Amino acid sequence: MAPEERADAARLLWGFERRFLAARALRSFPWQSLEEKLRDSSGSELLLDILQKTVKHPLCVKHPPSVKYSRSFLSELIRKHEAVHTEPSDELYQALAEVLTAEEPTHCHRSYLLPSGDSVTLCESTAIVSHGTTGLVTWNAALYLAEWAVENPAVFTHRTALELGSGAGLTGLAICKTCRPRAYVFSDCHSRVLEQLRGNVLLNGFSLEPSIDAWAQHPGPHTPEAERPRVAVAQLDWDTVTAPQLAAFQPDVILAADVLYGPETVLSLVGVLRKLSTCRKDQRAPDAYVAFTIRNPETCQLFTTELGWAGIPWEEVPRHNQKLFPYEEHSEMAILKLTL
Ligand SMILES: C[S@@+](CC[C@H](N)C(=O)[O-])C[C@H]1O[C@@H](n2cnc3c(N)ncnc32)[C@H](O)[C@@H]1O
Repeated sequence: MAPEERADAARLLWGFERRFLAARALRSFPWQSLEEKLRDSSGSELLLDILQKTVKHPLCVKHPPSVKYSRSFLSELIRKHEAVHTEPSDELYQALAEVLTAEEPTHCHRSYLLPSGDSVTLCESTAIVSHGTTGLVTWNAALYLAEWAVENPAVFTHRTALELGSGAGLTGLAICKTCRPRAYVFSDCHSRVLEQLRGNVLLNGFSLEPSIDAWAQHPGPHTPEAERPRVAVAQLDWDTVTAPQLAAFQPDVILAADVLYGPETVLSLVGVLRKLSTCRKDQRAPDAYVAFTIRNPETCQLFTTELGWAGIPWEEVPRHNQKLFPYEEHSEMAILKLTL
């Protein structure tokens, strides 16, 4: 294979791998490029490589996506193969037979590859909204904020981060794995979300601080050189948490992704940011970064207006187009940096 062709094939494989690991919609896969390649003699080999980078990927074998998803993916791969080859592929049929007999759990896994070669794997609900919460799946703004963080590790290095409305935990886990924070506190208000979040923290090889209260009272000792951050998951409702409870976490930086989805959440969020603005560590209030998808400009406008009323200055972080993670669909996103 010529070097150019090899680079093409590697790009195609990467496109399949990252989308499959994150269980992205099948229509977003580079099927057309695959069809073109399948017409070459190297086609069958390429299909086997795709199989290894998707259904048989070590991450997927250990933490599989939904059975329905794998089944649809393999059926499509077989269709593509049969459109150009008369001989059926034993390997593809064998892989399909394996998923046809598997049971469908209520949860599935999604994995996201990091530039370091490491990955974040999350157990998520198969439904976008379940148990009355949106927090059991990963939203685009979480990916967007994580991409920005990976590019700006100094914001987190040797610092304590407190995340509000962490949901499944993608942003925080990506930060913990790439930005060397001193400590990371995930938080949410919903009990199911918290249960899943704890599971995801453990799934990614971090241990949890046994008691958030004890930790808040005794935040050290911790050497700045330590490789692994201290990680805690806290039940924290923006409406009921108090300023002293927030101050006990001693955060240097606050994060929140996709938490602006209606006037009520905007008001609650600004309420908790106000309380956080009274927290002082080394005479400094924490910085805050809020990432969101611009679904409804009025909601975003309400947020900035309320920040103005609360006396919290903000600026928009320059937009990035890192595309480290595969997105489900294109949507406009923004990150605001707040000076609390
Ligand atoms: C759309 S999800 C976003 C989850 C995650 N940050 C992401 O982007 O994938 C919103 C999250 O905010 C949490 N949330 C909403 N209102 C809250 C409140 N008053 N206090 C704490 N968490 C809240 C929900 O439980 C949910 O996990």
